[in-house]
Amino acid sequence: MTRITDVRLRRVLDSRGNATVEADVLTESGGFGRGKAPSGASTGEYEAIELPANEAIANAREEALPRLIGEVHAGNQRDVDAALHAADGTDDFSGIGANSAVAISMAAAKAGADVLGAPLYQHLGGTFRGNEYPTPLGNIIGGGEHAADATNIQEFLAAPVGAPSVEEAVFANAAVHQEVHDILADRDLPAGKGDEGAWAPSVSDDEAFEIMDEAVETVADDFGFAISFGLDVAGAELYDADEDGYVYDDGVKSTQEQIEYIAGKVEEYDLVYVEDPLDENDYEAFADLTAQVGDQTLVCGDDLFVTNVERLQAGINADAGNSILIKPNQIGTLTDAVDAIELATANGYESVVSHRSGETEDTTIAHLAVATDAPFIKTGAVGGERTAKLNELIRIEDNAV
Ligand SMILES: C=C(OP(=O)(O)O)C(=O)O
Ligand SMILES: [Mg+2]
Repeated sequence: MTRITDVRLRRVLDSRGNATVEADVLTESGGFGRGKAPSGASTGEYEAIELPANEAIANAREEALPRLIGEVHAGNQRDVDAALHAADGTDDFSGIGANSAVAISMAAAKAGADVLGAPLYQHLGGTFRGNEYPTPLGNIIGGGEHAADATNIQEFLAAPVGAPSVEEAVFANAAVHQEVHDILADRDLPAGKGDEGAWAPSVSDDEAFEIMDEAVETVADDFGFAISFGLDVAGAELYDADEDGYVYDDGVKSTQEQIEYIAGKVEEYDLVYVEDPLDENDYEAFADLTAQVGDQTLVCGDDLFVTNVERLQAGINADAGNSILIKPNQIGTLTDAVDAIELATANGYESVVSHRSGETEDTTIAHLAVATDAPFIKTGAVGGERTAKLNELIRIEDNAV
């Protein structure tokens, strides 16, 4: 029933106005699925390779379509994704492009769900999933590679950990975003927005910590439940091997100083989440920080693990971090992403399913988070390409998908 009868690929816009790959998958019985590839800016050194959209489409048409059309069933995700790997023939998707691969992988999953008449999360996760929802981490203030002349730390993320529902959590994050706008206005600090819709004021990281603290406290009082916050430091972007340290506007921190700095901020602000606090090659420093604060906060590897089971296994062996960011396009297929989640879960690591800074209106990651019981999802707070996922979570919770 779900045998693939056609795969159509086209170039569409992402949220930054760049070209990305959209895939349509059609099946024998009339099933249809559409997927779009997101794109990173602060990409990890070890991510699967994104090719220019035109090139990715041309290569996938030549290499992947003959292995998919008439050959595999969209409902059998492992077969679809194995065909994509076979078509690619490399270990980093540099043949057909991780952007073509992930768009097709997601489109096939949706076509499989369509034929079943089931929500995507249920097709991916099984019938007993759909009663637990991830807490959304909302990007509120940001800089780094996502905005010029703003904070050094890439993301300050609201974490409505006490929210009684996804809906309340999503609205709380939007309220924190609005509250930060008001605090910035009171302080006469003009701010545009970065790539993910976070405010990008020209303030020091210390001031951003203070503003976040004030904003989450105000909104927590209004909403009546606990809201904490966390960070994506994007440490690999700050680390400079020539300087042998982390380069901030106010100076360079050695690795030891960086560990102490982050551990200090975890204590001071009760941070519940710290992503990529250290460089993507430094498992040892990750392990040091995890030993210090891992019992009170999530120490999450994004550029460190790149959704890759081998890099995650190395982290598990080294006790580096206690959670993993899951970005399907970092590794190229849903099968690879789910394998990473399963390895994480088996080893007591939490999974945080994530968007990219360049996004589309695709909602697959909302379903993936519910399908895998991920405790957190990171997909912004405002902006159409971000609210596409957040609103889909509200619909999933409301049994309206
Ligand atoms: C979402 C992120 O940014 P990008 O997509 O630019 O890697 C991140 O670093 O977690
Ligand atoms: Mg990150």
